[in-house]
Amino acid sequence: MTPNSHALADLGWSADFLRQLDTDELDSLKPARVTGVHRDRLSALSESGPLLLTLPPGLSAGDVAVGDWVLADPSTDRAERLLGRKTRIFRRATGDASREQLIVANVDTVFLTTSCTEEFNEARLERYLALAHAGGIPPVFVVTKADKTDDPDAYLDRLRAIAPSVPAILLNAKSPGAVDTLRDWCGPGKTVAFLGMSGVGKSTLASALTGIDLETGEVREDDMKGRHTTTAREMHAIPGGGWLIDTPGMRELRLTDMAEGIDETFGEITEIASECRFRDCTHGPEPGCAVQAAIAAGRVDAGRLERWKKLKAEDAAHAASAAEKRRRGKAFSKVVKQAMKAKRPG
Ligand SMILES: Nc1nc2c(ncn2[C@@H]2O[C@H](COP(=O)(O)OP(=O)(O)OP(=O)(O)O)[C@@H](O)[C@H]2O)c(=O)[nH]1
Ligand SMILES: [Zn+2]
Repeated sequence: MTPNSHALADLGWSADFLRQLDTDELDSLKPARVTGVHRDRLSALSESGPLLLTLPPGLSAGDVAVGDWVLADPSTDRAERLLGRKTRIFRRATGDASREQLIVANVDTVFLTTSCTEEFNEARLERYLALAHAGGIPPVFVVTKADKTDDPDAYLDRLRAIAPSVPAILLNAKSPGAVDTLRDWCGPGKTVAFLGMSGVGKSTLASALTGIDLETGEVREDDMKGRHTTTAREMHAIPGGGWLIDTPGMRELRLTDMAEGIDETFGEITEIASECRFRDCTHGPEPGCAVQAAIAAGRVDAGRLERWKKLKAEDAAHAASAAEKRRRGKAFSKVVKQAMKAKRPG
């Protein structure tokens, strides 16, 4: 056993992945968790230690994310197959809203991180929630800088108003032991990630959790020969078990990247809206609007309705532009085909 060897379950392997394998694969291939995606290679961890693999046939680097599971052929160091994901974080690909750009895979809990400062913003947190819901990842709110306000509970109240069933942890990221409250979601085989604006304390918490200075990105581990090897640069082991994924992609996620997950994030409004008299109710001045009635009765927050409408409109605009692009693409390929036909002799 080298310090880099991990039992499969500790790496996050579970029945969800095992049941994707057929018997031949069980005998000949080795499951490995992707810890880094390079131009034409994948860094991965298997039961027997780190691997450097070529990409699965037919896939490019953009199709694989840190956290993914692949089946590797140990004799060729080739990733033969990418396994289906449990969860993922993705955004709309720039320039083509219909395509998903994968950021990370198989995260078990995402810590939506905000702070008891001006940075706290319901609209932004709702977008983060939508992103988590869209990718199937249970969210947990982490509210830092509790030491910077006289009334930290006010921030918890505001979170309860937007997502009453999402756990919320209030802490001072700089106080020793603060991260212990996050350890409930960590542990052997569990993968976590932080999402939040710059400066809210993600690095402070991540460093405390892993014992690694994540700002420098330096992860050095001794291999058997006493050499230093840089491994798992974007997937960090948490002492006591589990993994923290911290990729540049996570840090660069912009709010406009979010899609889907909106109805789940605004569950109380979506539910009430089904009772509106008109199916295409805009929840404005029309008669029989159940949402407006709920607002009047104090059961729904008017600000929430406005933010929901805005996200829906944005999502619709994205979808429309994606459809338009597809249509134009089709029209263009038709022109090309016709031109080719015209050129063909006979
Ligand atoms: N007082 C106080 N300061 C904090 C707390 N959390 C973070 N800070 C400070 O806020 C600054 C930003 O913290 P980081 O951990 O670098 O924030 P980040 O979210 O990783 O930011 P990026 O690296 O830009 O994404 C640092 O100076 C921290 O020491 C907290 O709970 N209380
Ligand atoms: Zn309505």
